Amino acid sequence: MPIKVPIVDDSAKITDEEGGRSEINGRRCSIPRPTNPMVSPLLTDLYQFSMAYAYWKAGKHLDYGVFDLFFRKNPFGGEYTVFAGLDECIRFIAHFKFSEEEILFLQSVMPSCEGAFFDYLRELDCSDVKVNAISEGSVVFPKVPLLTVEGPVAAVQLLETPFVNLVNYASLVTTNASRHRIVAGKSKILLEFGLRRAQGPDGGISASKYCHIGGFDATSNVAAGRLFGIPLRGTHSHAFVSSYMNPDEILNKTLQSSDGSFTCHDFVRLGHDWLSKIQKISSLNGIFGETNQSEFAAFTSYALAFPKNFLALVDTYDVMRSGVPNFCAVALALNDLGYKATGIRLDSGDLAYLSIESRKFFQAIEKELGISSFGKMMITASNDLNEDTLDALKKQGHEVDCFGIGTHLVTCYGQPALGCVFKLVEINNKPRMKLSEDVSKVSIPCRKQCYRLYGIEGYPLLDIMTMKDEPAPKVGERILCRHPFIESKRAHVVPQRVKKLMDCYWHGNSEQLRKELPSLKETRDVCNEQLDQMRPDHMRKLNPTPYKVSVSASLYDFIHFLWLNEAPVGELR
Ligand SMILES: Nc1ncnc2c1ncn2[C@@H]1O[C@H](COP(=O)(O)OP(=O)(O)OP(=O)(O)O)[C@@H](O)[C@H]1O
Ligand SMILES: O=P(O)(O)OC[C@H]1O[C@H](OP(=O)(O)OP(=O)(O)O)[C@H](O)[C@@H]1O
Ligand SMILES: O=C(O)c1cccnc1
Ligand SMILES: [Mg+2]
Repeated sequence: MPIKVPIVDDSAKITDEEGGRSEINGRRCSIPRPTNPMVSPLLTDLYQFSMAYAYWKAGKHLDYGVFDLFFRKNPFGGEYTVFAGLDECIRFIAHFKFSEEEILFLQSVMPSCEGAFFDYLRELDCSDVKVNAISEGSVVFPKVPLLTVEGPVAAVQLLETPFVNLVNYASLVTTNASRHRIVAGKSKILLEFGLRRAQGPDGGISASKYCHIGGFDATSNVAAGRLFGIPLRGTHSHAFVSSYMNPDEILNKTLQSSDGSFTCHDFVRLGHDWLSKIQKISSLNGIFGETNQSEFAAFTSYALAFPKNFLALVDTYDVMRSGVPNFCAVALALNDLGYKATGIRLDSGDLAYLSIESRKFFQAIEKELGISSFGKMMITASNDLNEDTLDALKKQGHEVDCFGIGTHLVTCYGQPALGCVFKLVEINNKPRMKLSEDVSKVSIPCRKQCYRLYGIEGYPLLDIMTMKDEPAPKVGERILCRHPFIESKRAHVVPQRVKKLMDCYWHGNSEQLRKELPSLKETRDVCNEQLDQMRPDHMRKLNPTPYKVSVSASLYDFIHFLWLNEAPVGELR
């Protein structure tokens, strides 16, 4: 039965008493705490503290470092990714502060480090850190920085692991959800049912949040409904159906009509009468005989509890010989009392075939009994669904209105990690570059500006990274866009629209210099709009066209100059 709750502003839910907003360094912080209280400065790899100590020992900890967070390859064999997790990263740095217990613990695990290092950590916060980022929910591509984090090198180094952790799964599962949405089509309702199969409680909560951003309409996860204001929806399980033995178990059989004008004193009997009547409908003749009476009892009992939202799981015994006729009998009894049943859920068997047969059954009842819109009864399907089964169902033709998807969606069965990385690109204004035999692993140096250039048809043509001080590409002005590493790959582009991709989301203590964090709904809208804007061939499932990511001519020259400078020349003998 669908339970609708109003969408609430997620930030409004988190109150001071619940550990939401707080004072930090005597300053009131307007940014809520991370959703998961486990997200604290210790949620990092030991080597970040080892490096921080070595920087500190060398007097280098305040050197100014610039790091890019990016990924190298789109997931799920696709050619796009949806960026998510920014909101949680900003919440994390807004409240970045070690407690005395955390300092003592660190001291115990790093006994060889001088005491003054821990005094430095005691004072440390992110008031000297700056974060530029692409807006959450955006469609993004390999190599383009999702976030650029700059500030004292030791402080920013400590952020690597939590930032990568907060972005990786968030972006992966949002992308997965968006792919399910694209295959299902906009007209279908998508429900996230993954909590029981998610990787632990945080996996479950994160999945619900990010699947909603990626295009799912609602979740079964009640905690996520409360935390984020995501609409909650749910049906019932096989256990409820099989817990009934027969209709005599139903003791209170009364049900008031929807307008309160009369009371039916034996709703079980009314349902039975309808069951006998529909058995005689000529166009249904032969489809079913005796239905399972324990299932009939369960449905009747559920309808008595939820007469306004009656939805039944019809596959416990036999969908067409029992579940659907039992459902219809109870739905018709409700109709007599002025209630409109919601529909059925199918959770096994051939979902295309069963949805079509169920629809025919509903339509036959509508036609024979003249009950308007009975044929439009909502059909929900679940059971190990994924992108491929949604695609197969679409190709076969089906009558499902709503899909409930769990395991494959939230575990990201198709690909378990995105592989985001956090690389140093500049130190004290000097560009740095990580070299690799594998050209896809070479990082792009310098603090950069990133733009999306749009063509005549309104689609994004490519993303371009420029040096920080280069003028921005201009509408109508031809610009040379180069593949960062392959000399022969280049194109002239005359953009019809230029979009600057990054904004400042954290500027130390300055509230004025940073962009407000959007609400969950705004982020969901960004995602939806950006997915709609993409050229369909980049988004298709089979052999999608790669989207081009390029650099300006100046940045290209600089990368290659630096590369030659940094790479040792081999000597052959
Ligand atoms: N028409 C269809 N085309 C392609 N795949 C389908 C179709 N109908 C169902 N599926 C998928 O086929 C798989 C069937 O799985 P399985 O054999 O475990 O289910 P079942 O036997 O129907 O159910 P259960 O074991 O729960 O009774 C599921 O992943 C389901 O999503
Ligand atoms: O299949 P998923 O995409 O994960 O969707 C969630 C599943 O969880 C529920 O049952 P559960 O799987 O717990 O039991 P069942 O397999 O016996 O139906 C539900 O009936 C779905 O089948
Ligand atoms: O409400 C449902 O139908 C539901 C919820 C979680 C998992 N499977 C089904
Ligand atoms: Mg199952």
